[in-house]
Amino acid sequence: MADAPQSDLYRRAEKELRNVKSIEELYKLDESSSVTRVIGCGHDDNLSALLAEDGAAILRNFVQRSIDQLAICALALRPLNVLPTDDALSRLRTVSCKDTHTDACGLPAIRPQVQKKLSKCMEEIKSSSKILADSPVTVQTNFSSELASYPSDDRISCSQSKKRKRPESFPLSRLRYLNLGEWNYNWGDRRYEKVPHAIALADRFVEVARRAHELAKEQTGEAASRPVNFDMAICNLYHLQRPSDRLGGHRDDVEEDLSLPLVTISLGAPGVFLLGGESRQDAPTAILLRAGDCMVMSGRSRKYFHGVPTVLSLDGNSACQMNGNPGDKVCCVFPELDDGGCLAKGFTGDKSTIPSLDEMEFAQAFLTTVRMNLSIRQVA
Ligand SMILES: O=C(O)CCC(=O)C(=O)O
Ligand SMILES: [Fe+2]
Repeated sequence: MADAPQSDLYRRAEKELRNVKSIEELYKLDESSSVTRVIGCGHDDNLSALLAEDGAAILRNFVQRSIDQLAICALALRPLNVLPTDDALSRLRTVSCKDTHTDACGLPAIRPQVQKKLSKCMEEIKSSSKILADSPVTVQTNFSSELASYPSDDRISCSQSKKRKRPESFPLSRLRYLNLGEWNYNWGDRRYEKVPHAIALADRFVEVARRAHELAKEQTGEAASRPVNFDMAICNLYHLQRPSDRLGGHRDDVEEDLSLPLVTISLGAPGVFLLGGESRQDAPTAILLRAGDCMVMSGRSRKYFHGVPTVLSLDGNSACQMNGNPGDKVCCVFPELDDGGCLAKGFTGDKSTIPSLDEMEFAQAFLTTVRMNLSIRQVA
């Protein structure tokens, strides 16, 4: 079968997309490629409808408010305890407040020239922000699996190997994924492990995933069912500084019930989500996902190959978007926050479930340097 590699259409599209680094290049590819079909460049109605028949729904601008995007990012990062030092925070502030048209809190809108400065400042902060290796195991990250590959302390003293000395901390700039909720997904063994002292998946994430699933059902025609008990989210990070940050084609097929949906929320830089079929031989579709967009995979598409072959440079004037179409169905995730991040007067709920302005300011700068994706599911 001399032409076997040729018929791996997923791989061919993946290879082509790897070199695409901006939305303009994706537009060009859409017009010229005989390999890759693209959704997101303006003429995607037919393809979207076809995907919906397979149970896949694209919810454009689903998390439309930038403050909601910042708060989701902040809440996802919270278990890592990586708030920068006061020094770094004040440096961030001088960059983000300078020539920004500030409202009460100055958060959502960033001008392009400020965004560049902010990203630069954030890259420095990311390299110096430490995530301690021995912090309590409430969330698993790629560092947890990295640590597992180091020899135990005894073996270090035997071999005197300095090179293999267990690191005490890791910089935020190397964080690739974190697993939120009661389960750890072990990428190496492709299985879930129960996390002993886990913090349950934040209610906000459960609610946002349920709402996305409800809206997706309107597109896919999936029958009404009981609410899904979303119990885990894989949070993937793709740093713009490291073009090798991608996610190869895979299927999420080790959850207990594969009839339950996968809900994927994009934040920060835009990325290309490549959705294939049941086999790698099926022609995949490249879907441009921008900050606030959401993909829901259910029905047949739940078992489809998918991945992220490339992340694109930031478009527009912000890592957060407020550019929805009038017909978009959006979800207000933190209704108690106004657009500037201030808590509604008279709010009596639990404040600890809502990120502080400091956390959101950090998230805002962070999102100018990465694509962050939350892939929410029910494991068991
Ligand atoms: O980053 C993405 O958009 C996809 C994530 C994904 O497929 C996964 O976490 O299984
Ligand atoms: Fe996946």
